[in-house]
Amino acid sequence: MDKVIRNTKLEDERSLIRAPSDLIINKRTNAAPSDANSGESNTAIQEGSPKFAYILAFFSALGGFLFGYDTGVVSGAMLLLKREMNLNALWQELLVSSTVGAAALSALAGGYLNGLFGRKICILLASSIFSFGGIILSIAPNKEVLLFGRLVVGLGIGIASMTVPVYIAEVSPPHLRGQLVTINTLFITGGQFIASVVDGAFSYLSNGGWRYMLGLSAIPAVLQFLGFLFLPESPRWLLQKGRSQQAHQVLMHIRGTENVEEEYDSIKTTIEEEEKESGGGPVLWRILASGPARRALIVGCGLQMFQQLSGINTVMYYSATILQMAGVRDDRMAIWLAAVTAFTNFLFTLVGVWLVERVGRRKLTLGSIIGTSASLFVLAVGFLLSAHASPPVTFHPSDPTFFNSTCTHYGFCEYCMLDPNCGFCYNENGSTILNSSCEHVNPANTEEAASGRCSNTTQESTDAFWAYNYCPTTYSWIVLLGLILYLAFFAPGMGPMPWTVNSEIYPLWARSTGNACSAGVNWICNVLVSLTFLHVAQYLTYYGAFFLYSGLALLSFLFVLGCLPETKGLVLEDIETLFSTRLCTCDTTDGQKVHYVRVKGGNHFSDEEFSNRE
Ligand SMILES: O[C@H]1[C@H](O)[C@@H](O)[C@H](O)[C@@H](O)[C@H]1O
Repeated sequence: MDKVIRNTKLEDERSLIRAPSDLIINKRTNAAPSDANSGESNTAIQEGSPKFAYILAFFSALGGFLFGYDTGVVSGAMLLLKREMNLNALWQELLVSSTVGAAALSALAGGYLNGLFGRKICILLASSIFSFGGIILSIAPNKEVLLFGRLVVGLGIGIASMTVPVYIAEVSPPHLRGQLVTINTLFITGGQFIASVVDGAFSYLSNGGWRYMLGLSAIPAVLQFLGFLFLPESPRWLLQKGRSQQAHQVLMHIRGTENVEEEYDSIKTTIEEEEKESGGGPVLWRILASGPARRALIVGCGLQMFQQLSGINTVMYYSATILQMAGVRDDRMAIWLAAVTAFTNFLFTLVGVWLVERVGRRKLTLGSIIGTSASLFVLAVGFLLSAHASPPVTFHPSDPTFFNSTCTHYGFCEYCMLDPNCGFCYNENGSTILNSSCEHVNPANTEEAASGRCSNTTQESTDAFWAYNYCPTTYSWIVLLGLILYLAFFAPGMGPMPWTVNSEIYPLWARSTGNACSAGVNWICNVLVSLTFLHVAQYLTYYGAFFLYSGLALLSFLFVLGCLPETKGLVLEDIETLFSTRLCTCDTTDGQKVHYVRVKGGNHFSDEEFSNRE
């Protein structure tokens, strides 16, 4: 039902003031003249010790760190694992994508668990799963146990990815909420960066180095578990479960003041209203049946989908390959440069943390998308120029084993590189490519040709280079530039905002399920994009793939422009009203949108009732 109509019905139950949206923040935080009674508690919301909120955000965001670490560490670990355990391509793919697939499933299930057991139990559950998974991975005797460990870790990631932003949003004061939830994404990218450093460091330990890489995640997981034993449950969840007294105490504790009545009343009133209104049946069904919640779900899932469709994880998971394309031949060098890429992602997420409460979610996301799309375009142009300057095949080996190979039919490196069965073998004199041939790859080890001068046995004596998945090029700097620009623009906006916005747009009754669905969409699109990247590149070429991502990013610009309202500074309970009108109209009324503000004393929870409770 429309919130505006609903509020009109409730007018005799509580006092309402009509206020333009930009005034809401002032009324809540600065005590507008007409709102004399609320002065004290508003100040409390504004000034209540944010230190505790930061502590809560830190321990919760360790879940984000583990999400980033476990998704990031596997690429470096795989380089060692595939040699030590003799893994074929299928097993490598299984070990990487099993985690993401399990995360998709457990994120969806996390909605139910969150509603039933609360945020705290779910975070404790996720950290125990992470610890268990880390231990299994570090002692795994074979690839089957490794796969089990990766699945377990994925279950932890999924639950953490949907619970942590919700928990942080629910315990944060409104003026810090965006920043604190964005810290979670900062921890995700921080986890990815630390993972790449750990990968680099342990890549020198060729025997069992992967055990440290994969097992180290148990440390932050145990830290989070211990920390959370002492941290409180979300007051909003407690109130929803009817544990009012506990909720009130927790609210006082986390705000660092006793003056929390207005905030407490506001949450409680909303919950009671929601309970009166909500029909029966499964929450997802109720979300789809309620206009504002349905619109919020579309915006939340759309944002998560577009985040992944703009190709972030092709860049994060394949950065080493992309860097190789940019001319980096040495494996170890590629690993360290991938750490630089991950650091750029982390650094610019920090910029997002700084900007989110200053410019707001909407402008930050829109600006980020424009830059992201433009940088994807630069990346695509880099690949296009490389393809056009692709070296020709000049050498046709007389070895009879090559005669039946499709690889010998290719006239240029570009086509040879795009065929997963072939690689480019060449000599170099300065920047001139000599004796280049397209040869069959060794199916057991893509780092060498099946036979001939680029196979392991002969490679050193012939000084030949083996390029699998890339071509030697002089346009590598454009690709590198595009990559860095891409992360610099993506990381402050499109990276964190889908998580931040999702944590705040749903009414409480729909919050767990809404976040579960949108996190599920994020993980499903993650699997789709990262698993199809190499195939898409094969059909459309690399530049075609990046032009496609650039176009998808532009599409997301239109989506955000039309559908994403600004939620900065609003209390969670007021955000639902932003979705009371049809989607794609929310921006046309910017600044004039009418909202209702609850006035202390006018709510049906009287001050008297409050003192009785105390
Ligand atoms: O927001 C995060 C972040 O941008 C990560 O770098 C990326 O790997 C995740 O998929 C995304 O959800």
